[in-house]
Amino acid sequence: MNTYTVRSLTPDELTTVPRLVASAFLADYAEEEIAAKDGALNADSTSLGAFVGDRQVGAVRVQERGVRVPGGDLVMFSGLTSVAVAPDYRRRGVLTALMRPVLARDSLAVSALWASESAIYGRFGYGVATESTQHTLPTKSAFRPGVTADPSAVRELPRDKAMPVIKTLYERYAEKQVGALTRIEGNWAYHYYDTEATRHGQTPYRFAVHPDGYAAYRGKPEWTDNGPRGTVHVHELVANTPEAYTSLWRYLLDIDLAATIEYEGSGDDPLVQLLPDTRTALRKRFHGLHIRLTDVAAALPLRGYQAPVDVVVEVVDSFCPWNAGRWHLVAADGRMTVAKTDSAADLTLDVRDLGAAYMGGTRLSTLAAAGLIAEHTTGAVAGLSHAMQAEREPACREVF
Ligand SMILES: CC(=O)SCCNC(=O)CCNC(=O)[C@H](O)C(C)(C)COP(=O)(O)OP(=O)(O)OC[C@H]1O[C@@H](n2cnc3c(N)ncnc32)[C@H](O)[C@@H]1OP(=O)(O)O
Repeated sequence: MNTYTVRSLTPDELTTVPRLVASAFLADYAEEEIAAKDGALNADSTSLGAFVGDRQVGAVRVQERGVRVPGGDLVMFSGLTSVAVAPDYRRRGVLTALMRPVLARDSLAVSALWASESAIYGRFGYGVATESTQHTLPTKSAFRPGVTADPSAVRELPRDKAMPVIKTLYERYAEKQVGALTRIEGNWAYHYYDTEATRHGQTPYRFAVHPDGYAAYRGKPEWTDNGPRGTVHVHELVANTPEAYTSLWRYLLDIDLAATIEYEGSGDDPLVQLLPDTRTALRKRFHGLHIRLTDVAAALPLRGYQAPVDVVVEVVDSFCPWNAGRWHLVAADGRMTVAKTDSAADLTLDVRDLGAAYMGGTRLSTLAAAGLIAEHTTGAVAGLSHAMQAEREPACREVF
């Protein structure tokens, strides 16, 4: 059994993290990209290393960020990134050793991450809380009758002119959109990091801006015997009104010399609803933000609830044992109180499944249908599942 010293990294040691990350991720990052990633971590971020003697064999970086939750509040969470273990120390408990202080009792009540592989984090109590949908569809598709759009309200702006405008538009969006993250300057720089190496033969980002939304996209020209068959790859589309949404899509669908649009939207992105034949858009769903309730009693009251509920839940949590046990959850007027109880449980679930349901996208009923939640009182799962659901699926479109 290996034991590791886990501690905060000194500024000198921080400079070695990118090498560790590159070796773990089978990658070779440019200095510039490393600097962009570093810049996304604000002054409050922490970086932990796992050591064997002097050798650093693992790292994790934790940045505090905010996410909009059901009910409209902003919840601050610990965002994990750059999790890396030296290839010659994999599967020897390094990540487990790093996760102990990261998920300590006194940390923020909610932790979140984007996983390289979903299979890694369930054991640490993370559930898949948002999903994204990859769309591939032909350009020039007409809209179904009744959809109005005004693409003449869309203007292409150069990056320097577009950035301040889209930041303001995004702030408006993130005020309301469940799943949207707060962004500091460094997050913007990283999300829009744009060099030859990251373009894969596509153009730099282009910015189509509407008074109430924007689309950032790249183009990839292709010439065939049958004529132009280019691709438009939409990096981010933000719309604060239905008119902005339809107008931006009309604009993107009509771009000349392109045959295909690729776009990763939210789980229930309304794009296909615009089309007369929804099958023309092929859709694939992928996992998104993973959520872990580090402190169940503190985390559940931070969000809103769409229906009243009064239920005793037995939580199973082997990694953060202070969460384990029976909790009396009472939601009324949109808010929830949580108290420890000795009463019999109405249902039993793993903490990862509460994390999955936290953003209102994943239904507890779906998890129960997979046999993952034990119901002891008929209707208890349906009641809590309904109360936790959000009006729409959460949309988290920024990988950090
Ligand atoms: C938020 C992010 O940054 S996501 C990025 C994560 N990093 C990467 O994918 C880079 C490449 N991989 C790595 O650096 C490492 O292999 C890590 C971080 C994924 C895992 O680190 P390790 O030190 O090997 O994990 P550790 O030994 O603590 O494993 C703990 C348990 O998780 C399991 N596990 C670890 N990695 C995986 C995986 N990729 N898939 C499935 N199970 C896994 C182990 O089998 C072990 O299970 P057990 O307790 O039943 O024996």
